[in-house]
Amino acid sequence: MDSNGVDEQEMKLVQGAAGYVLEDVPHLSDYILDLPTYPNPLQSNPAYSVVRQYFVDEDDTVPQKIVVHKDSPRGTHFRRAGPRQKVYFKPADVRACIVTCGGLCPGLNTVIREIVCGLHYMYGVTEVLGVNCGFSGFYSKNTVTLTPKDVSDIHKRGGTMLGTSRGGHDTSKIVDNIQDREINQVYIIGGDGTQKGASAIYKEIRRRGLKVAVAGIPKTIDNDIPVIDKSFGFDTAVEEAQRAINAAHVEATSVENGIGLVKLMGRYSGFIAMYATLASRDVDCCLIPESPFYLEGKGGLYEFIAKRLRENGHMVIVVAEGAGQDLVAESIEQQDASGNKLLKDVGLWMSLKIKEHFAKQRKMDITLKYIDPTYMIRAIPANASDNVYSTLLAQSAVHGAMAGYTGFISGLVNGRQTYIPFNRITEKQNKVVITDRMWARMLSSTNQPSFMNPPNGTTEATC
Ligand SMILES: Nc1ncnc2c1ncn2[C@@H]1O[C@H](COP(=O)(O)OP(=O)(O)OP(=O)(O)O)[C@@H](O)[C@H]1O
Ligand SMILES: O=P(O)(O)OC[C@H]1O[C@](O)(CO)[C@@H](O)[C@@H]1O
Ligand SMILES: [Mg+2]
Repeated sequence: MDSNGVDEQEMKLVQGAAGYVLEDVPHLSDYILDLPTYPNPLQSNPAYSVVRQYFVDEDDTVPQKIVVHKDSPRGTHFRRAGPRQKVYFKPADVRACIVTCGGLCPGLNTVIREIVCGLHYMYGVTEVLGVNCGFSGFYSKNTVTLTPKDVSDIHKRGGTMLGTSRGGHDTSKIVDNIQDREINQVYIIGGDGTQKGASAIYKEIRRRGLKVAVAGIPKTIDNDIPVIDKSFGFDTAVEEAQRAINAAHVEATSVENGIGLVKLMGRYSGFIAMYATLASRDVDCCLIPESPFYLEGKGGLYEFIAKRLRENGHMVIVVAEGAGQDLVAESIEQQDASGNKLLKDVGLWMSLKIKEHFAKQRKMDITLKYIDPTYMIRAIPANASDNVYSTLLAQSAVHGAMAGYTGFISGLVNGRQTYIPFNRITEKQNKVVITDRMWARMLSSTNQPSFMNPPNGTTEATC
């Protein structure tokens, strides 16, 4: 550990001129000496051998910050993903496994498919195992064999063909199992919690000195993983959310003083709500965990609803599930199996409060329809662009593991495929920054109140 309590094993920094820093990912050769290398089989693959400069140069890196000033330091860079001239595994010796953990997300099956097909068709690897039902499946379930034929059309289905779970991460039992099954490449698909688990597995594997590459593929429809441009499945979820918003709009416009209220996923981050609102243009108010709001008094939600209804005769409100949690009165805080806070139903609560408020006021008769498409936006197959994105992430992970990298996730940074060390994506969550331009664009599209000045005594929701 260094003086900041950061595990040095996780920090592989390379400094260069003009403030250049490479936050590199670990490599099997960092802790196993004299590993043999082999020519990359892609050299003789007809599909790839025609591509000029198909192999990624060892020195290629991708900057995290692309907007720079004349004299500003070049800053953090990540290793560029892609196939290397040399690989650290003989294809016939590879025994890979894939596991999916956490909540569902469009594209999970595509990632599974493309890891299997990438290993098989690009590298000639034939032994790929599927671990059923998340981390606990390593020690409590039998594995399944995955061939290109088994996965050929799974990308057309939502969910994960392997099953998933929360909780049940037991590092030693998992690594014992990896050792017992002679697995030497582990592909772990999941969100922030999963990648913390993946990092623990990598560290234990390294402690035991095993030649096992651990690669993470970040997944979460909430888009709450930092550093990467966005997570796969996010676009599909935003697109599906449009259907709920459209329905809310149709319901609201078909009656006098109609209100359509839609609750969307987003536990700590309101990206889905914000992008769905921006895409739709039918939304009058978007509430997210990062932006506190209040109901009563001047500048509050009730006042705004009354104003919009007087102006337009209808309105649509989108609320992210993690918004306003402090307002929803309930004393017992509960957690799921992974230790994530279980949220109170802010949508249901808001619909009751709004109805109650206008009934009490007796100035305006409203009709409110509450639509909760929560699971519908994540239990669907990926759209075309998420399918392509998931494919590239999976292929990059395969190239990285074959090249001997380990303890990394494959992620898109400024439009380029990269390898990012686990600690960079698990140390904090990505959130909507309400002082950034995107939130300002959203506010200017809805013209909603900023909720910046709650009257004294008003409860403000903070998250
Ligand atoms: N700090 C941690 N250390 C080790 N394992 C963890 C940690 N946090 C979570 N996990 C494990 O990771 C798995 C998934 O975690 P979690 O349920 O939080 O979902 P997630 O990966 O964050 O995905 P989602 O975006 O759906 O929340 C669980 O099996 C859990 O036990
Ligand atoms: O799958 P569960 O346990 O119902 O959890 C739902 C949570 O998972 C997510 O879909 C992803 O983290 C959140 O948006 C949501 O709060
Ligand atoms: Mg999570």
